[in-house]
Amino acid sequence: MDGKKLQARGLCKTYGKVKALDQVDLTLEPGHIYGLIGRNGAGKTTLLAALTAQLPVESGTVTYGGEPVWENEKALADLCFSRELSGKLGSSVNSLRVREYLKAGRLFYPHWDAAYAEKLVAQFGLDPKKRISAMSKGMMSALTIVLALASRAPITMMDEPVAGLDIVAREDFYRLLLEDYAATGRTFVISTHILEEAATVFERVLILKEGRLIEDCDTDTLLAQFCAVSGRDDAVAAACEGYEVLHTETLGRQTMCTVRAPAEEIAARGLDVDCDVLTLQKVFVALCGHEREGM
Ligand SMILES: Nc1ncnc2c1ncn2[C@@H]1O[C@H](COP(=O)(O)OP(=O)(O)OP(=O)(O)O)[C@@H](O)[C@H]1O
Repeated sequence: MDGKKLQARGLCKTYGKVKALDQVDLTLEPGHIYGLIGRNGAGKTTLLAALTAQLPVESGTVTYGGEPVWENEKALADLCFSRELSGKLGSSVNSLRVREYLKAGRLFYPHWDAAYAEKLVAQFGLDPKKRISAMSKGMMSALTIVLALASRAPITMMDEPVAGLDIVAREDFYRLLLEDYAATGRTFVISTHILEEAATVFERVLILKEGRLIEDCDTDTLLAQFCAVSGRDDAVAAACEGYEVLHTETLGRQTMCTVRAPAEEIAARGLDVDCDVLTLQKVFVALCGHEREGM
């Protein structure tokens, strides 16, 4: 799919004293699957809403193919933001039935694929007559996935699509996503807290921390920048010298450091330490879960 870029420049959004978005610059290139990760309250939902013109921001711009997206019907026709459903009282969509929710999708998204929506509803075992308020968390997640995939929008954003899904349903979702992606080359942005199986699906990772975009990187390139170094404390200190140490754990004279350095560079120092590459989950915890430390 020949697509257009979605670009954000200098996005800022505050709620009272909270900076939900702080000078976010971002370019979504067509034909990629992006993972959006960040701790609770980091600004993920706010960013997805701002990128799809569903939320006004104080400053900054979002453009699609060079045109501002705000109140731009043509641009918005290509952008889907499938929000999380909570079942909370007072939410206007909760009284809708599955088929009514998807009918709204058909009205809203001009690329809507009704046959695909029907197929997905059956695949996820959803009852078209069931009200959202009576659905389990997993069923709600499945419905947001159906909306997102069937929208066929060239840029499709999903907020926590796997939150309520068990491992089998999560694997089904990622398989469906990759099938659709292989067939269409659409761009997806997927926010999630569950990183294990997602890491192999995301081609690029966006990490938000307290409203700032701290990483925007090809997944493999990001992972290659970090390693865990363990061994005797003096050897570990020498191996890590000059690199940014993100976290240290010490037990007696044994130390384990998470360090921003390629494993082969540490290994090339020839010291008596073990050096292991990190999973995306470990990199995320190192960047967002601990206070930075100097060494
Ligand atoms: N309507 C609102 N009114 C006041 N504060 C808000 C509102 N929406 C978001 N916030 C605040 O903005 C910050 C970012 O919220 P956001 O929902 O974007 O984070 P998130 O990364 O999606 O979090 P989570 O992973 O917990 O869903 C949080 O501090 C949140 O409390």
